[in-house]
Amino acid sequence: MEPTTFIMFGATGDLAKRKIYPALYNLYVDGKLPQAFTLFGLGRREWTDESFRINVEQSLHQFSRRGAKDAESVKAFVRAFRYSVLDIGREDDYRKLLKLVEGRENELSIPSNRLFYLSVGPEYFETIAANIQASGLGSANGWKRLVIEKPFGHDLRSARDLNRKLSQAFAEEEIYRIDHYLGKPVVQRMESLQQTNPVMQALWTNRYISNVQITALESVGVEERAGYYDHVGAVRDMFQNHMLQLLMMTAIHLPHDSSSEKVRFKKKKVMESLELVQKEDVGASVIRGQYSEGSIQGKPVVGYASEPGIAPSSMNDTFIAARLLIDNNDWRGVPFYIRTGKRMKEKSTKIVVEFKEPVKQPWMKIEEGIEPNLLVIEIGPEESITLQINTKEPGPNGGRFKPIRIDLQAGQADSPEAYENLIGDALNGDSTFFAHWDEVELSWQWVQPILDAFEENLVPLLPYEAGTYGPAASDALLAKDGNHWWFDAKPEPKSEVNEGERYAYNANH
Ligand SMILES: NC(=O)C1=CN([C@@H]2O[C@H](COP(=O)(O)OP(=O)(O)OC[C@H]3O[C@@H](n4cnc5c(N)ncnc54)[C@H](OP(=O)(O)O)[C@@H]3O)[C@@H](O)[C@H]2O)C=CC1
Ligand SMILES: O=C1O[C@H](COP(=O)(O)O)[C@@H](O)[C@H](O)[C@H]1O
Repeated sequence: MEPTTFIMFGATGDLAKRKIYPALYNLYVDGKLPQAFTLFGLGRREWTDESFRINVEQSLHQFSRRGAKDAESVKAFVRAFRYSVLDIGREDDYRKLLKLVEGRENELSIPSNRLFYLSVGPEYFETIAANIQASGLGSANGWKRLVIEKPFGHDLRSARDLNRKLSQAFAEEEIYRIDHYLGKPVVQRMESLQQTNPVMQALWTNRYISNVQITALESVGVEERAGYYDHVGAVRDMFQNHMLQLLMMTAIHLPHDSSSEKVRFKKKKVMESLELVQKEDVGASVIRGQYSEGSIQGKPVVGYASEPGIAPSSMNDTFIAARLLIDNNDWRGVPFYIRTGKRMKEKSTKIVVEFKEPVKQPWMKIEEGIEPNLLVIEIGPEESITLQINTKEPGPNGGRFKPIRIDLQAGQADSPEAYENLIGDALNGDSTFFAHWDEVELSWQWVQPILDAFEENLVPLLPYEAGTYGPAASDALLAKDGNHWWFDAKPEPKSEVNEGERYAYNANH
């Protein structure tokens, strides 16, 4: 791996401590960091190299999945860490930093390959990019990369504006826009699931698929992020980025030799085929909700409007469900249902691909226990890919039908975390699992009428009790098509014999 200088804005912040240092440490332990690697941490706090290293060590003890048990490897790892006080708005600080960086590169006799990681609020992205360029930090005799955290814009206009400003300092191929859902191990495995299995490729069309359900439920509420969350809501926080990325990853058809360019090109094509919804029609295919008081795992919790830092009159959405259609030959007629929300019954992120019902034979009755085939991609907190198929129990006269689930990826324990995958990819210059500007722009374009409709209150804000699966309207959205959300832990109305069985089955998944 090429020698790299990692320049970390926001080195004293929460994300760095919880995600970035543990990810770098795990890469180090796995031998996936460059031999010549230096990290310059930046912030306004008057830390020294020593106090910075102590903070990093603490974060490893607290947050590394490996637990940082091996004191020697931790010491060796943090030796690569330096700290420099820098105020984002002060050009002079960048020039000082340049001297330090050049000094280190000369000491190690390495090219100036510089990775700038922006783990700071989005209001700083433009200023940092401009100052990197103005100070000469970006004019290197090696490569330069900009890794940038979400959110990328607040709406279509601000995202375009931000992109225009960033592109004055960095070319598109130098910008790595993080969407941590793309770093999740199961999401990354979706690519190979399709590529290496002709069976999957063959089935991946509207001929066999009835509908696709993409769900990201969280049991937590707004937590300590009221100031941020109340301005973005579920639509900007999760839907515009993570959920639409999952939709793209599900809907693409990948060639065998898929390069980063091809994957991103295919994703762009999916977004271009997504049927746009007019502002006035949003209410027909989008449900918005806000949690009211309720209980999560037996503990009472307050409603959103009573959370600390939230105005009692807040009209912010904490839940969104939507029905989307992709107008291309592969997916025409297949609804993609997406939902995400806070203070839901459980934490669960999954994609369920429901296949069309088998051709009914006169001797088959649905009461006999035949269920649709389902491909279930569990992204978190558990990770699995399973295929539900129907089997017949042995017994007199042929027994009963029963769905079973086949594990398609046994033996994938101890997966790396999303940030390990993504930072490793950025160090390697692999942008496959980062959001290209085209995808980001098209996502904002699709979401903009929803933002406008919410802003103008054209869509009702439905209360839902904390600890449930959201407003009943979210179930009705699917029921209109004769569908239902799979695996919500509640009984489905079925024949008496199967009802108990289905409930037990659902509750287990
Ligand atoms: N925390 C999380 O779980 C997640 C965060 N993100 C994104 O990551 C980014 C960082 O978030 P997070 O770590 O939580 O934020 P924090 O508020 O914890 O940290 C902000 C960082 O920015 C630095 N900073 C702020 N102002 C300046 C300035 N004028 N000059 C220099 N440094 C400055 C702070 O350093 P100092 O105080 O020393 O100046 C601090 O290191 C945001 O874009 C956020 O949206 C994305 C996903 C999850
Ligand atoms: O980006 C975000 O994601 C988290 C959920 O991530 P997950 O990996 O735990 O599924 C969400 O809580 C947060 O509000 C949002 O900003």
